[in-house]
Amino acid sequence: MTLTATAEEITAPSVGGAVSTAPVLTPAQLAAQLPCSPTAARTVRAARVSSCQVLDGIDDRLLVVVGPCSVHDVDAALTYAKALRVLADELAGDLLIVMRAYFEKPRTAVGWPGLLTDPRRDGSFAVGDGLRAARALMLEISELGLPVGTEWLSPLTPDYLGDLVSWAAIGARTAESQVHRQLASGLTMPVGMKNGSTGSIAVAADAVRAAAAPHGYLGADAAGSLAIVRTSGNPHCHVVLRGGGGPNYSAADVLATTELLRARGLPERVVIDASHGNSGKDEARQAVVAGEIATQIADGGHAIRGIMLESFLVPGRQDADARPHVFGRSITDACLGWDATIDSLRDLAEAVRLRRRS
Ligand SMILES: O=C[C@H](O)[C@H](O)COP(=O)(O)O
Ligand SMILES: C=C(OP(=O)(O)O)C(=O)O
Repeated sequence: MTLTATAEEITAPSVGGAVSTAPVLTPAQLAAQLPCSPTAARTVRAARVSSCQVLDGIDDRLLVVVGPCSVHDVDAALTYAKALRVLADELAGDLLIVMRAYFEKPRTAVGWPGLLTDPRRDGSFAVGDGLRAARALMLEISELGLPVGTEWLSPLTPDYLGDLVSWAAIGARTAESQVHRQLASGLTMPVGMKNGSTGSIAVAADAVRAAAAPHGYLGADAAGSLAIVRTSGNPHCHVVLRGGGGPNYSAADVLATTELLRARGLPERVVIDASHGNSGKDEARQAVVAGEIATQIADGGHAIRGIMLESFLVPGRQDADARPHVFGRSITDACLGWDATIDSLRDLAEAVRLRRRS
């Protein structure tokens, strides 16, 4: 018996590898199919200016990024957008409302990666269709006069959709990533850096500092060719407190965050996400958290420049394959329903009015 295996006897260990690759349209091709209209461009331009002013405290309103956890049904998202547009007009003196339209979902482990990546939700990854659906919806929402906010997950996605996005987030799972910080440094909208998923605010503060600096990196151009991208640095990035290992939306958390930002020479602007680690993804709790944030604002919490809420037409969540499938209910995190959203936004508007007097 020989103890040495022959070449034929050695079987390769199982490792990862690309199973296939397929071409996808370029950013320039998508823009030619769905060009940004003058009306949409006006919405985006105005909202970027106003959100920077709100974040800087020059405009004393509150930035509110509100909408579904994820878009899985564009008809439901558009129905929501039309209702939100009316509420945004009503509250425009106190709130700058941006609709959350998230098409890429970072997952804790595995799960549906979002409409952009797998629009049919069957593992077919028809990314071209997903990009078209996302761009068409962002265009339609912006044409209503309602600005759009999204999370950038793939560093290539802003090349396809960036001109239609008024505010963006880098998520808790990617705020520590060099690639995402470099990406944010070249974006033309304000970017919220989430605290790390275990609750580290230093991760978000470091992300704000990194994104404010110029960078150079390997990326792509509008024609889809690999390119060396050089960026100017984005001075309008800011921390988003989203909890993690417990909530972090209290006045003491906000104070600790502003002290950290001051110590690092960064602008003292704070946005709070009422969902995720701050509410344990419980929609009823999210309404309570939003109310407690409103109280802080009413009491003169000037560092709080914005709030994020996960909201849809119908409260709660359902499984993606739920039958019957409820129109306007989230298939990812549980969302506030529309009626509770109206109540929360009116409370926040009242809090802003009280803050003006403080
Ligand atoms: O906002 C959405 C979710 O919190 C995020 O995508 C992570 O979801 P998961 O923990 O269900 O994967
Ligand atoms: C994934 C999200 O948030 P976070 O990065 O805070 O988990 C989200 O807002 O969809």
